[in-house]
Amino acid sequence: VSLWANVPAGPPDPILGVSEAFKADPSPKKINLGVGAYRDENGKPYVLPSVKKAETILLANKVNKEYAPITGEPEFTKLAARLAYGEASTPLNENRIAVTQSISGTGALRVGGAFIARHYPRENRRIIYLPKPSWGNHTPLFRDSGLEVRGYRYFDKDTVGLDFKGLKEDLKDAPEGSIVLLHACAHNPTGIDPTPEQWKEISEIVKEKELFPFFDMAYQGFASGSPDKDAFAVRHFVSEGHQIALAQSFAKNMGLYGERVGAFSLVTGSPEERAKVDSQVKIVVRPMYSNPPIHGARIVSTILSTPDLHRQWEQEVKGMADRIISMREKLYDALTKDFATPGEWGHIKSQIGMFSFTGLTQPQTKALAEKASIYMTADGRISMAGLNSSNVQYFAESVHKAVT
Ligand SMILES: Cc1ncc(COP(=O)(O)O)c(CN[C@@](C)(CC(=O)O)C(=O)O)c1O
Repeated sequence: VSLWANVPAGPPDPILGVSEAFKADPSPKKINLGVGAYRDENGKPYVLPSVKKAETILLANKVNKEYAPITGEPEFTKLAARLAYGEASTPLNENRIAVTQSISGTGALRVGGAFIARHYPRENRRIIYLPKPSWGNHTPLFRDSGLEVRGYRYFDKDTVGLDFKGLKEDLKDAPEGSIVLLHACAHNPTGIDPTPEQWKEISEIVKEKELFPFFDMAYQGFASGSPDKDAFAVRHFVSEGHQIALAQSFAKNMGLYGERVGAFSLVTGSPEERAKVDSQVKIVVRPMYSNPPIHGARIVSTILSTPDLHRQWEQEVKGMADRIISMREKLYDALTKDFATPGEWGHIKSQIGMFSFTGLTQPQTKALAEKASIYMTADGRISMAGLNSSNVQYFAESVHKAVT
């Protein structure tokens, strides 16, 4: 009998599996609202012009194909950290932040999880609290990293808003020293972010309970259109003295999905400590994938180090955010004005970033796929980027039918 005869068939990925079902559907009216990948007004993938310009510069410079260092292209890690922490960041200017390039945001989270599982000082506190709900991949990713995964209340289905009371209670009840994963902006899947005032309260609780804040910032610039505004929570926590961990992704805000560009960083106590942490991050990475892909990192470095390109990119990422925001308004109007669809739909406008948590039930999402060829994740999350002026009416009409 074959070696692998007993390998069981696993379930399709809750997010990426939706795209497979979409691709298999022959209907000309099909709409993919599954994976959070930006689409332009014509429903096409969008390669940012600033990215194309950076690539022509790289080609002209005849860059080679040598290995990158284990922690990646040094210029990239410096510029990625500056984008996240800001020019004025004290630990950054004191050379206390250990940064490694990663295989996009997923790789940053995974290297972070592995490092924490190996070096986090409180042995019995290698517990990570994820918001309920969180990005589907967080749970298997941190479990496979060797951490115990728990949850803190985050979404209130009655108000379709933040369960701030529950969040504070759960963080206060967490064992001292636990790790808490925080979505820096554009929470996935709910699209609901704490307000600046609420972030300040969360920071106080994290300090009081000596929790370890691990930020996942996969959408910097893509949420509000301003990279600085979207980094508020990260920068506030650092200014309050928290030694955060941070996972960054350039998949969405620079459209570099398949180039797999990201960074993982830790705020340490001194340049000497940073050097030691750096050496241990290398020991985690080397046997995992040795060193990261170079092309995407060089695109990001070229953009962030060339003032004109940096400005152009900021306009382009604002353009993507603005199109998403305008689609929220169009969808809200279609549901409420054109179809007077029963239910409260204000959250479609008040939510931020790539996703909208529609409140559609699993049977309703199933019916939309089967009857209307409209694909979204089973929890009712839709990627707003999949909507545009030519399909938003059809989507609203189909939702109206599904809920009445
Ligand atoms: C909160 C969050 N963190 C990290 C990542 C990882 O992205 P990266 O590895 O491509 O940089 C995603 C991507 N989530 C997407 C957009 C895609 C996915 O599921 O992989 C999503 O549809 O939720 C994310 O939403």
